[in-house]
Amino acid sequence: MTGGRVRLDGREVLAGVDLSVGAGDVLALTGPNGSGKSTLVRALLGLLPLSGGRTEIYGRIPSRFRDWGRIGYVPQRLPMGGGVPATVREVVASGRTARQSRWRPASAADRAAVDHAIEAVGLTGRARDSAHLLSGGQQQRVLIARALAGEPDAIVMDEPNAGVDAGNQEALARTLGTLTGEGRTVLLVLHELGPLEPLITRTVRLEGGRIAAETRLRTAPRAAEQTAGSPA
Ligand SMILES: Nc1ncnc2c1ncn2[C@@H]1O[C@H](COP(=O)(O)OP(=O)(O)OP(=O)(O)O)[C@@H](O)[C@H]1O
Repeated sequence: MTGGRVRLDGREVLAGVDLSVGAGDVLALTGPNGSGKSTLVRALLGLLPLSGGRTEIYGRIPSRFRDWGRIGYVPQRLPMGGGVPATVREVVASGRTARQSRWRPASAADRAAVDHAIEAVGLTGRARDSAHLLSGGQQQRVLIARALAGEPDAIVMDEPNAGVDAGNQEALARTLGTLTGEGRTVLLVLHELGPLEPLITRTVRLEGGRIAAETRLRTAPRAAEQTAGSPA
C-alpha cells in the first residue's frame, strides 16, 4: 500500500499509510482501539475502497487480482452462526472453493486439504459437530482451518487471540509456527504479541490511522532461507 487513505462516514480512518508486506514476513499490526487496524487489513485486501493512494496484492490492484486462493483471510468476528447450521467440516471445506474448479466436485486432494486443515487446528474429533455449538476459541480455530484449507501463500488474521483462552492461544502459536516454518506470509492484527511473539518478524503500530512505529524483530524465515541459499 502506498499513501493509502480510507474515509468512513466522512471521517478519514486511514490517513496515508505506506506498508509493504514481504514474502515470509510475519507482521503484527498493533495499536490502540479505533486506530484503524481492521480498516487497514480490509483495505489491503480490497474489501474497502481507498479514497486515496494505491494498494496491490501480488502486483495487481485488488479489483484485477484473481488468485484469491493465495490469500487466507480470518475475519475478526464470526460470519457463521445464526443461519443454517453447518458442520465444522462444511465450514472448513468452504475455504477450499477458491482452489476448486467451479464445475467439478471435491477431489481427493480437496478432501485431504480439508482434513489436514482441521487436524492443524486440533479439531479432528469435532469435524461432524455443528460449528455454531463450539466455544468462541474453537470457532476461531474453525475459521483458521477454513483459511488454511485453501493452502494459501499468505494468511491474514484479525485479532485471532481476542477472547481466546491461554491454551487456545498456545495452540494457535503452534499452528502458526508450522505455517511460518513453511515460509508462508502472515499478517496479524494483535493487541499483544503474547505467545506469538517468537514468530513475529515485524511489528507495525498504527495510531490515528497512521503508522506511528515500525520494528523489525528478526529476519523473515523465507528471506533467511533465500540468503543462505544464494551463491556467495
Ligand atoms: N463502517 C464504519 N463507518 C464509520 N466509521 C467506522 C466504520 N468502521 C470503523 N469505523 C471507525 O474507524 C475507526 C477505526 O476502526 P477500526 O475497526 O479499523 O480500528 P481498530 O484499530 O481495528 O480497532 P479495534 O482494536 O477496536 O478493533 C474507529 O474509530 C471506528 O469507529
